Amino acid sequence: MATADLSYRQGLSFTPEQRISKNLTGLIPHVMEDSKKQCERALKMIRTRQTGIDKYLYLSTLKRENVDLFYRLLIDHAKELMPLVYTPTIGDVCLQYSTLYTRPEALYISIKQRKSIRTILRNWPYANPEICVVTDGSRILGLGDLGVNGVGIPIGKLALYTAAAGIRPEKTLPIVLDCGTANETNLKDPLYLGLRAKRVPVPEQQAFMDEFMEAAADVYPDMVVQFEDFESEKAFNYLDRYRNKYKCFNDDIQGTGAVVLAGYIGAVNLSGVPIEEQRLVFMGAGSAGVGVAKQLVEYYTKRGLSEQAAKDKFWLVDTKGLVTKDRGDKLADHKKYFARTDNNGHQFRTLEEVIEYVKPTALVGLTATFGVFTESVVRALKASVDAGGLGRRPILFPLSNPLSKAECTFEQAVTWTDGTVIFASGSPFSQFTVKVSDHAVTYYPNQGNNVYVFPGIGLGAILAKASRVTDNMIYTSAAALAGSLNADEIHKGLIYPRIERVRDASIIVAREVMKAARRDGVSQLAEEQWLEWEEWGDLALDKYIKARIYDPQL
Ligand SMILES: NC(=O)C1=CN([C@@H]2O[C@H](COP(=O)(O)OP(=O)(O)OC[C@H]3O[C@@H](n4cnc5c(N)ncnc54)[C@H](OP(=O)(O)O)[C@@H]3O)[C@@H](O)[C@H]2O)C=CC1
Ligand SMILES: CC(=O)C(=O)O
Ligand SMILES: [Mg+2]
Repeated sequence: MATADLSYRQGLSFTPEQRISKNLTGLIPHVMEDSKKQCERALKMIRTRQTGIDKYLYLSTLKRENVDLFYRLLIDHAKELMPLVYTPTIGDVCLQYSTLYTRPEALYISIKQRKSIRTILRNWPYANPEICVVTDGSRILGLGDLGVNGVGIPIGKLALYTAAAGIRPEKTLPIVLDCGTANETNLKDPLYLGLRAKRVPVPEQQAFMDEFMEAAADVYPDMVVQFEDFESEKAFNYLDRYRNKYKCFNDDIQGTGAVVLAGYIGAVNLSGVPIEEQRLVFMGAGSAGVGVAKQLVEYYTKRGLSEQAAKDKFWLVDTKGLVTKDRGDKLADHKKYFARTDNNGHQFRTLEEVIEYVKPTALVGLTATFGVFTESVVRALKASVDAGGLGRRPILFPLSNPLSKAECTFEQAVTWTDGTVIFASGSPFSQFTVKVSDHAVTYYPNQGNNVYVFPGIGLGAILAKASRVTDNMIYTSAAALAGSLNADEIHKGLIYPRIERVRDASIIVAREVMKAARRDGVSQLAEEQWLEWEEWGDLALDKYIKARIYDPQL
């Protein structure tokens, strides 16, 4: 099982006295090293591995053998290492999981074991998990249905709960629910680790999910559950079905909604286009696209717009073109809210046609399709923004993961907009430097990924002892993130904090989420505690949070 021998977690930093008292003399090399030196060795190892997968495998072993060193490294070198334990590398890990598997790191619960869910949950070797990320593998990043091989996502997301929000590693619980898979490659792979069967019909998956949620709340009543990478129809259905019954939220709908709202607030400030004049085209109308658009509608309504006026700012596009009421196909339930009625019977099939019709100021990509923001699309976006006046800047968010699914690259976005773009992508791109006559201009991308909010939402819900995760808690996470940039980040024209500061941002998000839980009456913390914080203010609450989070010392 995932039980590293915790007696080794100090690596080479044990004092001579500890070595004697723990009977470690001779079991570890004689040298005594501080964490800096041990991190240096690990970094050298990582940097000399050739492929992302090799680096991931080394890190994964380190996590098991010396969990404190692993998290020290991940926290202190987030920019370099997060892409290895999360997107984009984790996408490759999931694709190859059948061959990469060496040991269990999660709970694997198949629909055939539905009578034993409670026993399986109790088999988890660490007591009282506080946060669970669960997937059924049906839509892993933009890679489709990977079945149990999608387990890399809960594992990766939970590593970020620890690195970015300080939830203790042994309090995290990754789970994959195996209902079969539609993935033919996996079904034909003799090494595939899941049920070798087609995904069971949706009603059976739902019944299994009902049983899982009931069992999880029964066995671990204090645990917050994050739904991750469920195919869109199920994602919306499960969120609706369980949000008022259990402490849970959906990261792809709500977390992504919050993170993009935060980035949008910053982007509008930089764009030179007043918020009232913004017109947004969304390419992609799945759980992420609709989730984000709804979160932005809420923002507009909170600023005083009617719901209809707010909704009218959004044009959603899917594989059939602009989503309209009279398109002639049966719209999935989650698309109906945004279906346009002002198209006068005309159907717009391509993104170029939609841009020509809408004249957008912002273009958001959540399609899981590489390259759909072509040069002509991006130039058309820029032209429509330029037409509004000098100095205006287009907002372009190709948010799909991993990098192989990004709607365009950062370099393309900069080049096709003559450097005016305000850019955020789901997976990280490198900064881009252009030589202009005798000097160089460097452009900085943003990573618009829900990693900036889900750790803080989970931490806030846990520390507030929230009985539910409310809409206000999610909305507040966005506002808190938008306000978390420091002077240097603002000066650089960024719209998110640098990824190295994700932990600072998570504490701010968690604090505001806690306060929102209290305002919504779902915090079960003692009233005296809240009154004390009210008296002493945010600093006192921050101190409370910081005292409770894991910060590995070697
Ligand atoms: N940056 C971040 O933090 C996050 C990023 N994501 C990413 O968002 C992506 C989408 O996720 P999700 O919404 O759950 O996925 P879905 O598969 O549910 O939705 C994809 C949507 O894109 C549309 N689409 C696909 N290809 C095209 C195309 N060529 N032209 C127009 N529309 C197209 C689909 O149309 P149709 O409905 O007709 O099939 C569908 O509406 C994934 O890559 C995921 O990694 C998700 C969450 C967070
Ligand atoms: C980031 C994320 O949650 C996704 O791509 O699905
Ligand atoms: Mg996801």
